[in-house]
Amino acid sequence: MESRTDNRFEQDDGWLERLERALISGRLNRRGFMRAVTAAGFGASGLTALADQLEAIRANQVERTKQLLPAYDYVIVGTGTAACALVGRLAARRNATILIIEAGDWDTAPSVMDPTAWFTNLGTERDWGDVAIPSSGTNHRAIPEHMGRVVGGGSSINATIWARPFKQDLEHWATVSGDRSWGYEAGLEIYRRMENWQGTPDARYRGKNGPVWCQPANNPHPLATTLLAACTSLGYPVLDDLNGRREEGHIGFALMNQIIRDGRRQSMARSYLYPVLSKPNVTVAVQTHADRLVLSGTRVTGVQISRGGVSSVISANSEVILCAGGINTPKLLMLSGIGDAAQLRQHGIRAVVDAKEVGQNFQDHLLHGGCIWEPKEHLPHRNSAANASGFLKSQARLEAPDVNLVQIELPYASDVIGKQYAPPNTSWALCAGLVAPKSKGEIRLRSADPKDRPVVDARFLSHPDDVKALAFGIEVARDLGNSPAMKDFVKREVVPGKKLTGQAMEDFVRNGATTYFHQSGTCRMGSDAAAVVDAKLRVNGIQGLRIADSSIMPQIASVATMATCALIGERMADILSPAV
Ligand SMILES: Cc1cc2nc3c(=O)[nH]c(=O)nc-3n(C[C@H](O)[C@H](O)[C@H](O)COP(=O)(O)OP(=O)(O)OC[C@H]3O[C@@H](n4cnc5c(N)ncnc54)[C@H](O)[C@@H]3O)c2cc1C
Repeated sequence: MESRTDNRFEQDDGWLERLERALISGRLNRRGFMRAVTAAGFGASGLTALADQLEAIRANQVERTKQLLPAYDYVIVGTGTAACALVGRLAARRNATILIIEAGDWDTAPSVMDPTAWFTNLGTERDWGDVAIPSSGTNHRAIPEHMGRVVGGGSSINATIWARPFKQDLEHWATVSGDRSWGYEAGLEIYRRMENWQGTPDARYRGKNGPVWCQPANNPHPLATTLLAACTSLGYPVLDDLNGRREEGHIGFALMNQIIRDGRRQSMARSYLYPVLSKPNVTVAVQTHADRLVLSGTRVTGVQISRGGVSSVISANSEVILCAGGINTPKLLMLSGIGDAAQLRQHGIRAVVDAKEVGQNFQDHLLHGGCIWEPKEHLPHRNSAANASGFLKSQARLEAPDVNLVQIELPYASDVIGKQYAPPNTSWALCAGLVAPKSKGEIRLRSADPKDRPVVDARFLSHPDDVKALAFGIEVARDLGNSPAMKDFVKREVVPGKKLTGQAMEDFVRNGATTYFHQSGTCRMGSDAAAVVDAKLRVNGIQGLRIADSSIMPQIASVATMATCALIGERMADILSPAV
């Protein structure tokens, strides 16, 4: 996708996105697009290339989706982070036909392309809108579990942070899968290939020629740079890059990497999928819901879909690949008879394979909302409102950090904390995050109806060590926020406002718990018989079915999960097409 060439686009209030949407949906043709651009007084250079690309995509996709074929070589469910990386590579196999099924719509809404507005997508049609059921760990609060429902999946509505997994994460995956291709050095090679890194070149860790644009937070908020000065003043390491060497288990703070280019989100859809959408072998069916898998014995032969109120079956000549994410992938398996037989029976579903771990091992990172300060003077947030961050170990003996501190240039508070302290809306937060949770939950079917959302039983903070790790993070956040280096940005500490200990701290942790929306682990990869997928991402006990998304993580990576899911998509492409 071409970048903006005219800085008036900075004030266009979604104008370009609206035109893009009209062009892609066929409501406007290329000539109309160019006429609108010229009439609005914008220079046509750059936009001509954009119009050509979008027109080629529109023409191809309109043609391919007029009537879907009865069969494709690969049927992929979901256009999320991992799927985009997979299809971006797989499409190079010109003789392989690929259908990608997406329940949501195209990604051209202004709130998708504008990274400063990412949170305005939550609760809209671009969000599945799940909520984890109340549990004692969060003082019986129900915690929202937002997830992208749009082309690009989470990468189209997320906070744009590009954080690569720790060496220890990937080494653990290599051990439990019995396959070194999941290990750190293999992962590094893939990241070097996929990145178009805009920061200081680093031949070992960073790539420059790949499809994924990532940059250190551009023109960061002075709060972010001052936080880094505060870290130095208290003796915490400040790193040049929050990826790279940090991945080898180091603690430290830095400006974050973001997938923002010229002020626009470069989602995984824009990075990987758009460049192949004008190819004749790639079809994207939006507003199409995968209801269940179609099986012949233990072989998956296709997918039953609902499209425009009509149900039909699309066959897969080669394989079906589920990329529907950490909640929807196990749901689809269970609806199709792949899951715990006793549980399925309760919903009248006959088990094809008694796969007891489908939906188990649910993990997500917790973000505490939060420690909050009122500033002397308000400055609007920049980029995705989160520009500086750091990783810490709550205990010195840990091999890799388990705590992540995130500065948020908004008064980020949980429901309870927000009510209790009512922070002024000019405030900023320094939030403690739990990135190596020990608590595990599960996803269960609510019914056998594909339209029903499943039960998300997250059981957050059910392990006492998770409470301790967050309490440690909160103490460090308060030390930093109240340090002399931050004084220009602090009129007063609003939340919690004083040192907390014992039960008061525990309640603060539990009442403040929200998530980062990194649902993972529900179809874990492993070499043991109980694992849901093997190292080649094949579903155990089933033929013709693989999974490539956040659900395959045996243990959630200890960082925000988009970059890890992109790695999973790339690995899937390597497995299917080693030479491409
Ligand atoms: C609000 C928010 C903020 C986040 N912030 C960050 C961040 O800043 N950095 C970061 O690294 N990570 C972030 N994440 C997490 C990250 O985006 C996800 O971990 C990642 O996108 C998951 O990738 P995935 O491939 O597993 O699936 P997803 O990206 O979730 O994609 C799954 C796709 O499948 C589609 N789908 C599901 N079920 C069906 C069905 N039955 N039929 C048809 N289509 C279906 C969905 O609509 C979706 O498009 C955030 C997530 C959210 C929701």
